[in-house]
Amino acid sequence: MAQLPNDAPVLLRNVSDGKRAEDGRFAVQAIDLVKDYGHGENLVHALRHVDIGFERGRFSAIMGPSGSGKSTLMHTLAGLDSVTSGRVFLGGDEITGLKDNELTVLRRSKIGFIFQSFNLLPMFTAEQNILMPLTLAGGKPDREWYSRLVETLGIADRLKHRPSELSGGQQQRVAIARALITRPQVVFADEPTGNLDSASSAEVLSFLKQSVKELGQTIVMVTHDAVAASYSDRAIVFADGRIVADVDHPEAEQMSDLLMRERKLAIRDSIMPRHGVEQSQIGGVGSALGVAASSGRHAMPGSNSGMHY
Ligand SMILES: Nc1ncnc2c1ncn2[C@@H]1O[C@H](COP(=O)(O)OP(=O)(O)OP(=O)(O)O)[C@@H](O)[C@H]1O
Repeated sequence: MAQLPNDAPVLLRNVSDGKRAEDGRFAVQAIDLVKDYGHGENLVHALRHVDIGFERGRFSAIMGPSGSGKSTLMHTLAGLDSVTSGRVFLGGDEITGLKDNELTVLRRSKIGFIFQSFNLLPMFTAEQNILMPLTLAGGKPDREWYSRLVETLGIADRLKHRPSELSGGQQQRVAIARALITRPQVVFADEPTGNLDSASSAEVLSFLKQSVKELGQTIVMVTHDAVAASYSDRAIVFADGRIVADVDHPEAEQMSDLLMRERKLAIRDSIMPRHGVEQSQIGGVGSALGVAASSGRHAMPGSNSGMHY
């Protein structure tokens, strides 16, 4: 785990200490998760022994430089990608080792997804889009829950419209209702405000927050935006396949500083690879950048910076 500067306003929680079994507090949990891509010279360590649990009824954000492993974590937690080693629990059930068809069924009932590009079906109305997960699973809507969702999200008067007749913010609110209609164990939101202007972003983030506070949902959101992260109850920061910070009640400026620090470290790593080089030998570079350089987290043999700047 990273050592932060003494004045860093961050709460680090080392979730790897002693927590080796599924914990009922968590909607989704990863234990000692490793994900490698490729082989030999092309080997990429996307996740390096990650231990993390996302508590039920909380809004969590995942941040980190490009290529740090955020999407890989989300995909492995959702059973969309296989793991190299380690275990994933979803609502108390272990999903590692399940067959593809079992995972598909589980995802339909236990996971909701929200995407940057909304991913609504253009030929269907807002209502049909919202009900689609139930239609696919052959389930019946809980009308009370449906009404509560569309009221909370402020789209009750837009239900007969097709996506092309809705603004970006309205489309994303329809997508949120679709993600929540099955009352999933967890909703994964991948850059949900990436295609929205700042006013619509604020609206969508407020609705996500509301669906956690008022509807008791659990949301895990990947975002590059420190302001978006400030709407969450908890933000973790990823770097080079590891969690390097874990912040309760994050603030935008604080997250922006943390992200900037990790980007500097990642750039330093990309221009100065250190296969087999001890961290202490390169500490001077970190000091020059004004960042902590004592964690050793970037000093693993085979370290991959994965930068896309
Ligand atoms: N299918 C794949 N095959 C090979 N390498 C991959 C694959 N998917 C991801 N990677 C690599 O794994 C590392 C983590 O990627 P990941 O997409 O999880 O990062 P990220 O933090 O989500 O990045 P971004 O913010 O740019 O979306 C990167 O080095 C990436 O190049």
